[in-house]
Amino acid sequence: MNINVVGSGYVGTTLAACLADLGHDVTAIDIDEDVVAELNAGRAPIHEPGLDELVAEHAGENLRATTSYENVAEADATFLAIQTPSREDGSIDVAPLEAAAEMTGDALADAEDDHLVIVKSTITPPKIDAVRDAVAEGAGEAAGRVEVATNPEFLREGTAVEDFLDPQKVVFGTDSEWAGAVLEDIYAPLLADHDAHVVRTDPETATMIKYANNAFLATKISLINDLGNVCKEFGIDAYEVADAIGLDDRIGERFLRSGVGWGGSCFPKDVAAIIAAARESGYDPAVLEAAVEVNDRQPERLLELFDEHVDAEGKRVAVLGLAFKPGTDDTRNSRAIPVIEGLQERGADVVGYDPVATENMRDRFPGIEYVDSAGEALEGASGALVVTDWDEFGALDEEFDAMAEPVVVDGRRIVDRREGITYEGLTW
Ligand SMILES: NC(=O)C1=CN([C@@H]2O[C@H](COP(=O)(O)OP(=O)(O)OC[C@H]3O[C@@H](n4cnc5c(N)ncnc54)[C@H](O)[C@@H]3O)[C@@H](O)[C@H]2O)C=CC1
Ligand SMILES: O=C(O)[C@H]1O[C@H](OP(=O)(O)OP(=O)(O)OC[C@H]2O[C@@H](n3ccc(=O)[nH]c3=O)[C@H](O)[C@@H]2O)[C@H](O)[C@@H](O)[C@@H]1O
Repeated sequence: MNINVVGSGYVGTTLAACLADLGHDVTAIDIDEDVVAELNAGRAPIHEPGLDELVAEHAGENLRATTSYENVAEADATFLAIQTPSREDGSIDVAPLEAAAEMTGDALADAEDDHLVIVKSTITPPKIDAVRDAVAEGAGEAAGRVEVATNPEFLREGTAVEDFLDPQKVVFGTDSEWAGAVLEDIYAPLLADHDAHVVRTDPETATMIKYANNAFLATKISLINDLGNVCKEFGIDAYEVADAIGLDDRIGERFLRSGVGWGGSCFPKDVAAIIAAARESGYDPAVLEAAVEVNDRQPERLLELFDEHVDAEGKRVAVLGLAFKPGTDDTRNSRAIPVIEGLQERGADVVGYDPVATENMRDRFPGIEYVDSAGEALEGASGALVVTDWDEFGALDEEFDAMAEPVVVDGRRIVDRREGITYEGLTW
């Protein structure tokens, strides 16, 4: 099939490259000329394992990128994979998505053939009408049938390609059998090879499934963090407890890693958005509010543990890990941000290290020192705070010997307790 993917960020680029890999003819549209140039040069504009290879394989063949909406109508369907950032009150800002929907609608004004516009972005159910209206504004009079569907995405950053190509479920939110059939056709090559559950529902329920999924996972982590904090008070290892409760398949062993909390572009944004949407409709989702509160507290707890061992004022302090999780260069809502802020408030000279996320964090904190290895960060440091569970931190050994004050406060249980360092785990 001939498919457009509008927006070439984390989701859009993965989607475009994977659809090309499934044999579709894909046009990636982005307003950012640099992003388009990168894609056309055969490189992924973002860091994601396996993505560069896919883009390199298909660019110039069945994957091309452009800043123009001119040929949108030539395709059978257009995915919208545009950012839906948080506004101050936690609700999502759909203006960028509406703008892209409007441009897509305009480009479909004279469409002779049927065309499905598929919202990949995460939007709260009440906002879908805004996208429908934006598309209809331009395409309302089109000769062909133009409809809006939702198809939320469950991929994780760091394993985006793998998750997209081997999903546990795909969710089709459509208003008609025709729209459902278009989505079936798009996913047919993937579903032929993988045993994924297919959930067919209406557009609003589909996006609610997405929010419920993220809210549940984020709350699961906050609950284990809450319990982990209790464990720490009692001198009990929360990981031993989590391993045991995870054996009960009603609980499940995954997403029970307690520590400095959830960050990233999605859990914080999506939990805030569904809380804001619920409140707007008159309901206060108390458990979700508590999940956010616990999450906000974890970095401060990490810093308080650090305070018990080191007076940071005027000292060089290492922050190991800047990305919100390993395998990505994404620092959006990384727990490293409140940790660095807390250290700065304490008057520390912060030195940060991350294998891939340094440049992104430099935009946020241009004034701190960044180094090229964990060893360099530890050299002469009065303490280290571990914020991201990059495997390489687990392999650190004699690097700790070069610290001025060998105190390690671990927010991710990645460093082993060892002779010669004072080690504190956040919940163990
Ligand atoms: N990042 C993730 O892991 C996941 C994100 N999502 C959702 O997917 C959506 C997209 O997220 P990301 O890919 O992370 O965003 P992103 O910010 O990485 O990418 C958005 C892209 O859209 C482009 N864009 C903005 N306006 C445009 C327009 N009018 N026309 C063409 N291109 C335009 C931007 O230049 C940018 O390249 C969000 O709603 C997010 O919540 C869903 C699942 C996973
Ligand atoms: O909507 C989204 O964008 C995506 O959000 C999450 O994916 P992602 O944010 O990429 O990463 P996760 O692996 O879920 O981790 C999120 C945060 O939770 C933290 N986490 C995760 C698991 C755990 O046990 N403990 C824990 O603290 C991670 O360190 C990270 O900061 C979901 O897992 C995806 O299914 C979803 O598509």
